[in-house]
Amino acid sequence: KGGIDVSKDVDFPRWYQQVLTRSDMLEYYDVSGCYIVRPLAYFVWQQIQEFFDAGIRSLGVKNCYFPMFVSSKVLEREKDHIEGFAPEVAWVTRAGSTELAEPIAIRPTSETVMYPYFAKWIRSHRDLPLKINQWCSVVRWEFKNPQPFLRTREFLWQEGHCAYMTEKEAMVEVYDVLTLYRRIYEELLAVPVIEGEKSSKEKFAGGVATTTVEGFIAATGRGIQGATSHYLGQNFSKMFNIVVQDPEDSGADRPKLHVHQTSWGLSTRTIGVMVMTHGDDQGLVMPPRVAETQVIIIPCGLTAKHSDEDRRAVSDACLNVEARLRAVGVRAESDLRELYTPGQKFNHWEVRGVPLRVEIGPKDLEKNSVLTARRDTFAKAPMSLDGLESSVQLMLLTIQNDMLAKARKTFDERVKIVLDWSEFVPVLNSKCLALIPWCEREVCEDQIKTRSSRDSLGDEPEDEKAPSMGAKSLCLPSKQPTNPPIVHGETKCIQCGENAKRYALFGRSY
Ligand SMILES: O=C1CCCN[C@@H]1CCCn1cnc2cc(F)c(F)cc2c1=O
Ligand SMILES: [Mg+2]
Repeated sequence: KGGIDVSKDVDFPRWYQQVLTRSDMLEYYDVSGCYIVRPLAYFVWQQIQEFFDAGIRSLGVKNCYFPMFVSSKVLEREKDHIEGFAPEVAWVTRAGSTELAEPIAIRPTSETVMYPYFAKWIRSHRDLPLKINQWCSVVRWEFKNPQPFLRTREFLWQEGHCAYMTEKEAMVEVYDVLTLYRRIYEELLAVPVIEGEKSSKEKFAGGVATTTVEGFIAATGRGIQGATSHYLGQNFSKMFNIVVQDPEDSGADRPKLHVHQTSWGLSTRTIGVMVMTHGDDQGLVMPPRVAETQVIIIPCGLTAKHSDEDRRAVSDACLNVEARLRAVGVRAESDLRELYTPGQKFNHWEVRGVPLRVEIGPKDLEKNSVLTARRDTFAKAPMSLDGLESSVQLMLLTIQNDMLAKARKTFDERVKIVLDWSEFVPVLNSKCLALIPWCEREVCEDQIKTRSSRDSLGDEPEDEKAPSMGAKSLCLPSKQPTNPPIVHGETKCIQCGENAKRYALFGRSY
């Protein structure tokens, strides 16, 4: 298979499928909504795991593992937590030809699996704080059209679940984890995100407050939820009776205090966002931090007139450069395959997104230099073999920073402050997000969704399976615009005219 034969801005869904399959990141599978995560993509997930595990370890969180099966009586323990989600729950009803007495659910998330045991393990304030995380897969039988990595029926994620004595401690952790999520996107995946809070309509119904990092897919102009960190308050501890005796009160029948909880999750959706953000018409573009192969070394400039010792000299030089780079921790590979021309090798590694190519030929050896080619900008530059290690390391760092800067510039350009409703849908139609002075009322959010959908589609009904044309609130950004400022009591919500509280980021989304 060659490169990509469809342009990213001509047929984005087909482009995305080709990039993923022709870069060997992913393989389609015969169960709808399920995909095979191949080694190149799994390497990215492992880099994310290593970074996040180190981050949560420093927060005192420990990894563990709970069963994937949830009994129906436990899963349905709390109606309002599960009600809207029931259609997504997958059930095991028989083993072989034997019907199960009670159907068993496959976890869509693990609150109801874990929290009965939190109640058992947490008796005294000395058992607090309890901070655990698990890396696992979850199953949600979504009906919307599946999208590799972005919306799949099974996905890999981590889910953290913590219990504290006080709201204050819990809230500190909610934001500490949100920072780790932002750093995963920005420092590993070179993807800019906007931190903020979810609206009452968009937050996790079982919690008190949801914080989020929101991404942006420029190709479609849609926002995408990147990861979430919730403050659950005492909702679940009241539901599951997770209580401790008040340490301040030494009385006999000391009052029971419900613990304050958090939960937070990030999934393999991260990989899809990275591919969509950086990919181009030659294929995948990998940020060096998560690239399995950071540097590919290719022998060039050898023609029929060159002798065997010329060839050997070039091959040895490639292997020597590879060894020097590996010695300083750069993930370098030489491609000495005989049956492929340099051009075919260039395509092979370009579609796989290798950040930096090093070309070595007889002329280069004479000049004690090599030729480098960046995958992100295609810029070519000679590089001396003297001090090669630090030059390559600097080049990889520059690529990483430039990829983030370029994506952030695009994101910033596509966020428009909208102060009049008449501009709202035109801004969406120009593949942008709208930052609007907003009242934060749920009924107003419903109206915005309805009006923006109708203004986009006329009166024809929406296709339930396709991404909606209506706008939803993505978040209330932590960084609020100051120009123009929102003057409380004066600035009005652009949709309903009520007093605006904060700027809210609205847009079509995944
Ligand atoms: O978002 C997170 C972070 C990790 C731990 N869980 C929270 C809330 C998950 C919200 N959620 C999300 N999706 C669900 C799908 C279901 F089928 C279902 F039964 C329940 C849920 C559900 O509770
Ligand atoms: Mg969902």
